[in-house]
Amino acid sequence: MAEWLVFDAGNSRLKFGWWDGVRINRLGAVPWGSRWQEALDPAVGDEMAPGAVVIGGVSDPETLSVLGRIAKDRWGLEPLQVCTTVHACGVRNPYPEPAQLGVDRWAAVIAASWRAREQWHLVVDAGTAVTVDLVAPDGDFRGGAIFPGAGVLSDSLNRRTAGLPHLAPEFLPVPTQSTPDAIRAGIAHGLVGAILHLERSMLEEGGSVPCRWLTGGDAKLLAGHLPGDHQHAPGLVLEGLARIAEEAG
Ligand SMILES: Nc1ncnc2c1ncn2[C@@H]1O[C@H](COP(=O)(O)OP(=O)(O)O)[C@@H](O)[C@H]1O
Ligand SMILES: CC(C)(COP(=O)(O)O)[C@@H](O)C(=O)NCCC(=O)O
Ligand SMILES: [K+]
Repeated sequence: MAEWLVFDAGNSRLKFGWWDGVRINRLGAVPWGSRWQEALDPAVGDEMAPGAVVIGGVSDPETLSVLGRIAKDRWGLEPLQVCTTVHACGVRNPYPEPAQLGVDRWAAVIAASWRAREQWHLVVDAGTAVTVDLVAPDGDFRGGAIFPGAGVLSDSLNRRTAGLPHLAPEFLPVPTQSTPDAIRAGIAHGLVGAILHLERSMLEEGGSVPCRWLTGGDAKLLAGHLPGDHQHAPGLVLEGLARIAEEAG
């Protein structure tokens, strides 16, 4: 099959990868901003024409429609737009208002469930927001939790205080003895603490030892500080979007 070009339009970055029917290959990302469209061309490359273009995302509708137009102009393809539904790929959406669930979360839990239908799964996506989601065997998605990601935490400290600087997270030893180190370490250790607490709390609901998946732009930052059984799966959302699009035919 001609590989499909799959886009995940997040709140911070436009991620993409090439779906060959089994896995996502050649992942890339461009940060949003005034020059994202110019950056997209060289990032995606022109070595091959996609068999289809799949778009899913939580960014604003205007951006999603611009991306759709690019797909049509560049590859002459009407993109397959993926939205959250009540059921897809054998997974049930527990939200009373199904469309309220972020399509990135929906796609990630579908990809996780597909990888091992008989297992429990915990899916951590560390992006602009961090999400932790629980899936029981046979696609019984139980829902999850949302909290601010590293960049949002630092932004809000900087904006809501009398001048704490905007800093990147860093796993410094705690306690720390300076403001910058207190912020860097507080965000890094705070994210891990929140993730571990949420996972522990969700597993109280039951579930033998789950598969733990870690994806998102901050996955690499966190990976070495979460228990070793978190499997880094950078293309998990893209994989789920591709599977949903395949099922929709
Ligand atoms: N090259 C990068 N550009 C921007 N953010 C990055 C990059 N690498 C890692 N990150 C981190 O990834 C986070 C965004 O993760 P991502 O999964 O792309 O977000 P989203 O899905 O919300 O768009 C940012 O908060 C930042 O900390
Ligand atoms: C929680 C999210 C903001 C995460 O998006 P991201 O950080 O990956 O850009 C996104 O999944 C979303 O907008 N969800 C809608 C609300 C919900 O899922 O309940
Ligand atoms: K995401």
